[in-house]
Amino acid sequence: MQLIITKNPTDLAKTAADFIANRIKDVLKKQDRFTIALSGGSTPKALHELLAKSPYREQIPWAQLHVFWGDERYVPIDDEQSNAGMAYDTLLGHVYTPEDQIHVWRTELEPDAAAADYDRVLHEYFGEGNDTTFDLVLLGMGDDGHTLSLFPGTEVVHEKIAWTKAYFLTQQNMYRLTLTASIVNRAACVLFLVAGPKKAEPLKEVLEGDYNPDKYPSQEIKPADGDLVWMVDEKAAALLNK
Ligand SMILES: O=C1O[C@H](COP(=O)(O)O)[C@@H](O)[C@H](O)[C@H]1O
Repeated sequence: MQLIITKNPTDLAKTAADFIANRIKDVLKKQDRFTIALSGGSTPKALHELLAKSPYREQIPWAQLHVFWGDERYVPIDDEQSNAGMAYDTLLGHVYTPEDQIHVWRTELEPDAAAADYDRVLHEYFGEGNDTTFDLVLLGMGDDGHTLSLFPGTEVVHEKIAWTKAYFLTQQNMYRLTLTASIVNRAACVLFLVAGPKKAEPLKEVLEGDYNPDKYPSQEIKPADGDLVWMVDEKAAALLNK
């Protein structure tokens, strides 16, 4: 595991943008497509806005990207809570990635059908027996230690077989659609982006506390053969034994 601490959220976005641009460049020397899973919430917005601008807008071969999402809120894409909607507003609406290479969770279907549909798309895309999945998964971490839509105290945290799940998240009174640790841990690289003082306590527990994924689901993310990078700002890192 690599821990990178940046001064503030602006530096975090810049460091992450450079990391992603370099990773895409390196991977595309060996293959002709780059598969990324985006995260939602508030933290990636600054990163997206940076990637949509010069020099990243010109440097990154956007037409070779294939885009998925790690999780989604069960709302229409034009709802302000939609993770895909946020990514279109801040990034995908400003770069040229062909629409048929962008795979949104189909929230117009019933929740279980939407999860089954995403599972089918992922299995068709990666093919059976392919041990490595995404080239890069971007993740965030909530104030409660959740990542993806793996929330504390939910069964989905322990899912070891299925790649996708839909379930009703009582504390938010909404359905969530999520990839599971089972597929994310097959990625070639997982990059967590974490910023702000509210993340300091859960970050300390996730990285330095006892193993307790029911309380801190982010602990379940440990790529089997891939790289795991935690990129955090100083406020989030404040309690760590650095
Ligand atoms: O609900 C969600 O929250 C997490 C963390 O979001 P942040 O606002 O604290 O950055 C996010 O990673 C996830 O994709 C999203 O659905």
